[in-house]
Amino acid sequence: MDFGAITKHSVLHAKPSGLLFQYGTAGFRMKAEHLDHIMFRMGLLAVLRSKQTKSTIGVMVTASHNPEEDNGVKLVDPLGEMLAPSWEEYATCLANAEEEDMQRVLIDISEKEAVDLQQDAFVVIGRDTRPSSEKLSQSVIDGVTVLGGQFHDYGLLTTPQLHYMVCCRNTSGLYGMATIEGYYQKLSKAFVELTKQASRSGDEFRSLKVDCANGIGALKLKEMEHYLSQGLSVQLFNDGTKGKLNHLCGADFVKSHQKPPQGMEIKSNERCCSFDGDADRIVYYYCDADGHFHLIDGDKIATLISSFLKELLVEIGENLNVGVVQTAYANGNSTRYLEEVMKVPVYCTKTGVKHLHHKAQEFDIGVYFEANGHGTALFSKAVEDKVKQLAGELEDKKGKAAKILRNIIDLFNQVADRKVISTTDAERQAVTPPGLQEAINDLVKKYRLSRAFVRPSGTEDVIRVYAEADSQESADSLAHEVSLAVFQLAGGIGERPQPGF
Ligand SMILES: CC(=O)N[C@H]1[C@@H](OP(=O)(O)O)O[C@H](CO)[C@@H](O)[C@@H]1O
Ligand SMILES: [Mg+2]
Repeated sequence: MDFGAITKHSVLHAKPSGLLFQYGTAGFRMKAEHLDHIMFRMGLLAVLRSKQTKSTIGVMVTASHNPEEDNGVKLVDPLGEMLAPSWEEYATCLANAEEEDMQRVLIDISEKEAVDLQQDAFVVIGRDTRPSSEKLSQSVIDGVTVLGGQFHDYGLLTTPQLHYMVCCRNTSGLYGMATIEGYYQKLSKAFVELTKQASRSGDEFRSLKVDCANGIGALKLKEMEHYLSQGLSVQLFNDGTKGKLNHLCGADFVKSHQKPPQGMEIKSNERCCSFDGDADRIVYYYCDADGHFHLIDGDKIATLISSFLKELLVEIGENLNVGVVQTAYANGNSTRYLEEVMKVPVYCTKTGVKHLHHKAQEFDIGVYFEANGHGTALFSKAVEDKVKQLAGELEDKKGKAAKILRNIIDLFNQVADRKVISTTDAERQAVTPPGLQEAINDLVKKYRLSRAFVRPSGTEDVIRVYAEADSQESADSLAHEVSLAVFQLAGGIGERPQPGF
């Protein structure tokens, strides 16, 4: 390591004083103006991780669903999964190091992880459409180059696309071609074939309205549109030409407000969906003939996917172990339905795709979704090989089911992401401050079929309150009462929480 050069460049990316930084649920996130030094340092860290794993590492510059003024960065490990937890700690350490300690921290990481500094390093970089993203990704590149790493800057990409690129590069193209063209071809081929195989009468012309959250999803879907045209016609809304990123639109808005985004008119029974700011979440919805809004969120998507997969497996005659992974935010009814009706084992992990992904890898087929629309289905290598073999061997109905399953495997982009209040039991119980969990338990008893929990957000400076009950009014009222308990017992600042939001 050329410490002279590192110091020379590092002072150009000075750390603001008086702030603490933490690698959270999905990397670092905060106001874009505080992030320059973190980007530079994540460039350095990505090089060390690349040398250690002898693989390509990804760096994505985005703050996903956060407001346009924020930005963030997440590192992507060799198979497209989220950064390993021990390295998240190094990332936090490096982000908080004072200038004079940088050398020590870098040596420390290299020694602890036995990084061979002579090894070549390669880093791929992607970014979303935020105004601050281009400059911040240049700071990442500065960090990569000063440590002697090579890089490929893909420029504007969705988060799933960057994960895909990393996985392709580390599997010598086995997963697909590491180009944007390769991505569109692989996914659209599987999708178009699948729509032909699974078509039903009355379903000849599929169309979908897509709310792109005024983000990167719009640019990339425009590029992909014609690859899909044989199976689907898409109409884009909130494509970034006028509105502000994630403002009154996007998956997070639709999920948390349970209503359609602004800027999209919905006629009854039209199929609609929303992405978030980096297009790694999707939620579907429609309005029925009476104008009632229906959301197909991550819980419902997981249920539909796992039912469909189970039907196919029965058809093929294969008995595989299928599991569903959710978080505490999953609606209690979806968990009950999966366990009691579908007879699928359901597991609950902490919030954040990395936790769900990790658990889902334990099954032959692991389906995981956060209620907000992050998720995928993972197929073990053995299952993938077996399905490919059966699709070639079986005939008639069995053969058809195996071929459908083969396309599903290709369609799911499987390279997913791997303070005062502290929690336990997959974040469903608050441990501190004292008395908070007891207060929540007492409030929950007042409402039928209710659940509530609180946890500190890992992406925004807020405490998230979750409540469910047998009616919207009860859920709103429970949420308000729990917010008041948090405000009192966890040292709330500013105005007391008001009912509704
Ligand atoms: C309740 C909720 O939606 N939390 C989101 C949000 O995390 P928080 O730690 O809750 O801020 O952002 C994460 C990254 O996008 C996403 O994985 C997660 O599901
Ligand atoms: Mg996102």
